[in-house]
Amino acid sequence: MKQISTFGSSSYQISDLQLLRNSDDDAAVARLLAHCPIMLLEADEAVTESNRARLYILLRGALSVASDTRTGMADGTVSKLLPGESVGEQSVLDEEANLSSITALEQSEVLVVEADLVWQLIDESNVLARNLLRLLSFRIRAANAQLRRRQKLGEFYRQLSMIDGLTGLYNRAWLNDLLPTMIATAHGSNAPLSLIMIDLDHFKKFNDSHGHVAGDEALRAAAHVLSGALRPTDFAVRYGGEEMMVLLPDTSDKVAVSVAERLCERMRSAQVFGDMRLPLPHITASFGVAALQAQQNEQELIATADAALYRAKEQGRNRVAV
Ligand SMILES: Nc1nc2c(ncn2[C@@H]2O[C@H](COP(=O)(O)OP(=O)(O)OP(=O)(O)O)[C@@H](O)[C@H]2O)c(=O)[nH]1
Repeated sequence: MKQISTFGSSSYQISDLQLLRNSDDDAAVARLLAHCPIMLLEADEAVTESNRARLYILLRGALSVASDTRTGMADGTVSKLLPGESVGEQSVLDEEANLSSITALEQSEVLVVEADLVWQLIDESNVLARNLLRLLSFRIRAANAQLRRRQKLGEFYRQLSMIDGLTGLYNRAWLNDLLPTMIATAHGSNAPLSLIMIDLDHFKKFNDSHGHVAGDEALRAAAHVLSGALRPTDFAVRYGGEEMMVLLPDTSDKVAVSVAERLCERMRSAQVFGDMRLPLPHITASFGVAALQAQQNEQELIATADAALYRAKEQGRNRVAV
């Protein structure tokens, strides 16, 4: 980056500088800028000392401005600066280091205005203060919009990470996140909460006989039975392997048993399709039902449902136990 002239000895006009456009007295502003250096940057050359609190106004060419490269907080945002536009205003105003890294995209000419001169210009010319306010408010709006987009994207990925890829049911991470809250809500409002633990029967044999791919298909069919038979306020979770769980807020154990009976019946008649869409033998599942008791926490509730499931297996599978 080398100095090729000053603003006063160049042919550039105040009207070429966006921040100073529409000034009442261009001549006075030009006088103040007269000694400011104009630097030449070759393509790919970076602005040296760009962290200093200075205003850089692009006169010719194009610059790339990458955000926060020095703090390790770079978020990959790179903007392109075109002639007339500037960078560094914020660091001049808050007297903090400029955290953007500035590189020429092609041969470019840049006017460098030191911070104290920018303050002098603000004192002398209302137009700079007005244009600066407008520019900063535009940037704040753009930054807010970007933040909102990122928050939405973050929420999308958070939700995605809570869904089981094979079955589309909620996964264990979701359960760990939500069950304690659901239990606290139920305790707090004295409302019932029931949980059904579900395990496919002889699933190892199913896999061994028909293959793992058909086994996956069976898991999907089982998940479809659950999600298709529940109210919108109920939740179906893949607890792990071939174990699933249904959470029924505001539901007593009596009603939960009838829901489990319905699910058991539907599971029995669900179709599982294998290769060439040929139907495979039906699957069955065992169901353990538990209702939240006073003072019970999530581990205790799950353990109670697990014990009931164990009884359903013991009693011959393909059934509901409490
Ligand atoms: N295809 C497939 N199989 C799975 C998946 N997760 C777990 N399994 C299988 O599920 C089977 C569970 O077997 P076991 O725990 O022995 O139980 P089971 O054969 O169902 O017997 P019971 O529960 O006593 O009726 C194992 O063979 C696992 O490999 C999966 O994502 N896909």
